[in-house]
Amino acid sequence: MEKHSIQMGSSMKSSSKVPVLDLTSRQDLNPNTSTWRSISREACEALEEYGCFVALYDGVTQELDDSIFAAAEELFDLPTDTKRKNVNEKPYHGYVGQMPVIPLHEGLGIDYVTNKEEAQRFTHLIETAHGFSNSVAELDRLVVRMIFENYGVEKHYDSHEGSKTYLLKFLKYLAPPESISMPAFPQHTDKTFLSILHQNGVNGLEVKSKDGGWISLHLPPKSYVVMAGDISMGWSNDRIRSCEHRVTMEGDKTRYTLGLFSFIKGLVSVPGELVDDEHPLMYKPFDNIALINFYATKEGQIKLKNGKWISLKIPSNSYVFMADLTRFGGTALFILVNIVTMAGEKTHYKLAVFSFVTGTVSELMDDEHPHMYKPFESIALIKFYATKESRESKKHIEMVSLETTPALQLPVIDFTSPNLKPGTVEWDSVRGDVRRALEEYGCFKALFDKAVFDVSEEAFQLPVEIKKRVVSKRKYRGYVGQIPSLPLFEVMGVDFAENEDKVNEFTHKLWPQGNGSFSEAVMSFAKKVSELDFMTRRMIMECFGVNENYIEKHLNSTKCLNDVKDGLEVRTSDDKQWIKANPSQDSSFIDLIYAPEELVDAEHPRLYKPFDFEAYFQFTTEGPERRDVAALGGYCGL
Ligand SMILES: O=C(O)CCC(=O)C(=O)O
Ligand SMILES: [Fe+2]
Repeated sequence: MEKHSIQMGSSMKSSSKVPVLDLTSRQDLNPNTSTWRSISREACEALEEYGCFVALYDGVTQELDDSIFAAAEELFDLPTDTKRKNVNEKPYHGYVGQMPVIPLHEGLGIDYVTNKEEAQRFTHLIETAHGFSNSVAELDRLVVRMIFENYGVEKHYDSHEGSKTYLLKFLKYLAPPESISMPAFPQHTDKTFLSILHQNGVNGLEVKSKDGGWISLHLPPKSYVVMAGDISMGWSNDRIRSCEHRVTMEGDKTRYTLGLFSFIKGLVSVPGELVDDEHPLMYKPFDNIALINFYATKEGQIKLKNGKWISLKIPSNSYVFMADLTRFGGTALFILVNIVTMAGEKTHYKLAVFSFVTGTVSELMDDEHPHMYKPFESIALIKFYATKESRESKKHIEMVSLETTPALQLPVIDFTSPNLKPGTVEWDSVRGDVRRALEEYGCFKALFDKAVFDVSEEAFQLPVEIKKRVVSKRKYRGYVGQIPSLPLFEVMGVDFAENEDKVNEFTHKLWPQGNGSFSEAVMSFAKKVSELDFMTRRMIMECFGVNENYIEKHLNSTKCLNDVKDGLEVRTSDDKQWIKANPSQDSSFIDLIYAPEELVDAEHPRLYKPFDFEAYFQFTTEGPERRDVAALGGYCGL
């Protein structure tokens, strides 16, 4: 029998190697042969030591292998809404994706996959999914049989097989931005008997060795990672180790994994043969699905540092705030998934959410941790930070999503009236609102034509690979998305949004076959927002008593009147809220920018030297610390 060892990843932390066992047909594996017995022993030793081993297996034909990965691509290319229809009442069995804490990851499960009727729901892909699962289930049964025989409990094998169900999961991991190394799936153990994982040649799986170091698996083709889950650990009375594992992505290739997960119906109990003086009984009979639900009840549970679990009742209009979710590992995922499932088809999770009144949970108070805070309203706390007395803390206001915080409303200003012309009473009134809003909040919500939102949605729904075709020579002007620190954020820029040729060029990148209504909507939107921009700038200058000459000159100093240089559309990807459109309208000046004399007096001495927009923009893109309000002072402060 050949023996290999898996290479470790470059700077990885463990010197251990996960064994590779040859389970291909050339071994002619048959019970009661010496090869069978020696491989069984090696398999169990590996499961005891690492919780896993790598099997070389040729039960899946090359053709089937090609089609299952093609099916994976096809499935994940479906629109998100379609994928979300794949729901399953068992946690983490249906669709998982678009999760802020693990932005690179998506998963789609087919439960009871070896049962053809159930699998039928996935119509034309089903032959493939079914064929693949059955071939991998052969491998699963082979290994399970080896385990049972090795531990001398083969008489329980048939009943064990009779109570087994399989879940096939398609898993997708995007390449991280700029190919940096990045966590793509947090550390966890599977709640399975065995999990068998097969990847598309892109590595990323890491398993934890007994010494606590991480071993990255560099897997050869035709290899399948056979991994023990919590159920086989319990069943074996702690002989087998449930494998702790995670996925870390680097490089520029998308990783697809197929996972065949086995679960046991009914109670699992430790065979009497596995209990002796050296191995006292560790577990009472337990239920596999109940165990999964224990980790993820419908309400969601959170494990406290003291080991206690508490249930959270989450009203449909509120959200849970969890600090540093990645620390919670797989359990946190379960919680999040439940929130998603509970909210129905829509994703309603948020990174930070402020429920209305916050009080300390009694489980969190004890002698060592006496009660520290009376119940407080979180919105009030945010407002407190945002008041004038604590202006330096004003950043807190940015943490609040506009839509989820009814108590903290941005001013809404109506620009829809056709009579909004300089010199009218209406104009003067809106002008006052604009000034107050800008002085108080630095921004406001403008009521405006909404037609473009639908088409933009259409553009953002496209697969990431296509969106990435939108590139721009200028920083941040093409497609930006899937950034770990900004998981909710995606943006696409259309340079020269009012110019028909440019817009068509942009549209063509996304829809090679063309999409006329998208181009038109972008152009008309750019034109409308440009009007809004001109009105607002005029209002601001009028408010400050700037003379008409200056106003005209200023308005005309954009590179091309009525020519929107950049159309930038930004939305939060969770609630489809458009934050701002065309933010760079105000920024395309030919001349140097210099505060007009009317704005300088004893109370407001001149603060900035004249500066050039393009140069300043360049300056702000050179370091992350240059994007806050202090940047302007740093660049041209007097
Ligand atoms: O993608 C992989 O290799 C691991 C997936 C995994 O751990 C899981 O789905 O439980
Ligand atoms: Fe796993």
